[in-house]
Amino acid sequence: MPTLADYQHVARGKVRDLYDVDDELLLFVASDRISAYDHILSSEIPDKGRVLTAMSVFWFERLTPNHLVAFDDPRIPAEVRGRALLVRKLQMVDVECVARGYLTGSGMADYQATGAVCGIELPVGLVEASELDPPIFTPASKAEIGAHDENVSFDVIAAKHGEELASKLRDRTIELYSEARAYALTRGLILADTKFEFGLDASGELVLADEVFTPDSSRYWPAEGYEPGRVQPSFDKQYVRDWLTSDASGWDRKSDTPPPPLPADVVEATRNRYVEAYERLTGRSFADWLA
Ligand SMILES: CCOC(=O)Cn1cc(-c2ncnc(N)c2C#N)cn1
Repeated sequence: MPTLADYQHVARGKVRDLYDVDDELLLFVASDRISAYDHILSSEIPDKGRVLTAMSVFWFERLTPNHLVAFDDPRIPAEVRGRALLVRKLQMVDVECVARGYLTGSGMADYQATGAVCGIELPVGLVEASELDPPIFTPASKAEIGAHDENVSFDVIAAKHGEELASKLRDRTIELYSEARAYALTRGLILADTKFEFGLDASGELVLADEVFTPDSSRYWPAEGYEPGRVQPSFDKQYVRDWLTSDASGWDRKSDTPPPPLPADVVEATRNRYVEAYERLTGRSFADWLA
């Protein structure tokens, strides 16, 4: 059984890492780190990496073609088993493929400033968390760690990647999101938006890569209590956000100081929310996921 040290560390994200396994394969590792307010917190959430990996696997089983090769495999080191995926190497398309079914975050900010998002004119009178039906494709160019991705128009993507590939990215992004949004609603969860990454395989086919419909790549809101006109609570991160912005933390979000460690009860409640999201979404018990 190999250890992580046997594999070259080729990419580092805020909360996940990528290792080179061989000519064909990469190891995609999800950590227990959590970020909030653009800071990677010093406190980890036990099992977060395993829950999010189990969620990606649930969706990869349903959405093909994708890059997943294996999740229970002797080439996966024991120390990351259950929170690591063996994936096939692709020629990644350098576009953050975002689908939005609700107006929030940078989409809402762009709408308030211009009445449009990524060049897509929206109806007047929309408010925070307004539903967008049909959902919209709002691509972004990936930013360096610490900066925000920059929303760009479809035409910018088409200019860079060609009309045909840009159209495929848009159509696949909207198709996958629409299917998952409808399914999530039947489980009492609003999938407000999501971010995909795609790659091309040797035959030039577009393949779904990265993580899929996790609470790190997507915004999940509880369906009950949904009400446009205010910022909706994040299904998984709200306890962390509320504590960090409460007097109890002693932290000033506007300062450049790093957030303080989370109290044990906030860590525990957050872990439980990740497990609850997984179990509600999949109908499976997290206790049955790879230990
Ligand atoms: C860890 C932080 O960075 C990323 O995961 C983004 N990224 C993905 C790749 C990639 N490259 C080739 N083939 C793939 N299947 C993938 C995937 N997924 C590279 N960076």
